[in-house]
Amino acid sequence: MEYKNPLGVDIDLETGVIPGAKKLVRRLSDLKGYFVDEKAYEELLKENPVVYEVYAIEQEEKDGDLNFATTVLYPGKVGREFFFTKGHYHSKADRAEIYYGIKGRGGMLLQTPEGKAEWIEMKPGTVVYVPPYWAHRTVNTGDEPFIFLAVYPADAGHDYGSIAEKGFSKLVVEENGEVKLVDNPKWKE
Ligand SMILES: O=P(O)(O)OC[C@H]1O[C@H](O)[C@H](O)[C@@H](O)[C@@H]1O
Ligand SMILES: [Fe+2]
Repeated sequence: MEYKNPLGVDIDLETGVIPGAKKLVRRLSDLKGYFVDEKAYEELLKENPVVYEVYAIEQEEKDGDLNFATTVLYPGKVGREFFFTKGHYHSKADRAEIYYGIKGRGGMLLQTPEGKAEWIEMKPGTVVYVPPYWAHRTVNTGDEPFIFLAVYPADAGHDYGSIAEKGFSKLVVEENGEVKLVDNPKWKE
C-alpha cells in the first residue's frame, strides 16, 4: 500500500492565500452573460476588474479523497447585482460540500435543479453545508473582500452548464442600501 503524505498549511486569514496552492483568477470578462444588466456589464468591462481568486489544493479525481480551496471574492456590483462566483452543480451531482466564512460579509445562493432557491448569510465563522444536488454560488454583499474556505470531494467536479445559460432563479441585488433577493427575469425552467 502506497500512502499519501498528510499536509498542514496555514491560510493567511487576512488575504485568503494558501501557500503552495494553485491560483485561479476570474476577471469580469470571464463572466460574460452572467449578469442581468448587460449595459452595466459592458461599461465595467472597460476596467475588467478581478472578481475573484481561488487558491486550491486539489487531489486526483478519486472518490473518498478531499479537495479544499479558499476564494477571495472582491466587492463590487454590476448594475444592482453584487459580484458573485460563477456557481455550479457538481458533475457528480450527489457530492456535498462545506464552506467556512473567514473574512468579510456575503452569502451563498443555493438552488435545486427545479429552481427552488435558498439564501444563507455568511460572516467569519459561518459554516454552510451544501447538500447533494444543490447548485451553489457565493455573493459579496459587503465593501471588503469576502474570503471563505470550501472543502469538497475530490471527484465532485464542476458543472457550469445550466447556470452559465440561465443563472439562478433569484438575483442578489442592492435596493435602497439593502440586500434583496429578487426574481431573475432570465430564469426559465
Ligand atoms: O467554480 P466557481 O463557481 O466559479 O466558484 C469558485 C470556487 O469556489 C470555491 O472555492 C469552491 O471550492 C471551488 O470549487 C470553486 O471553483
Ligand atoms: Fe462546489
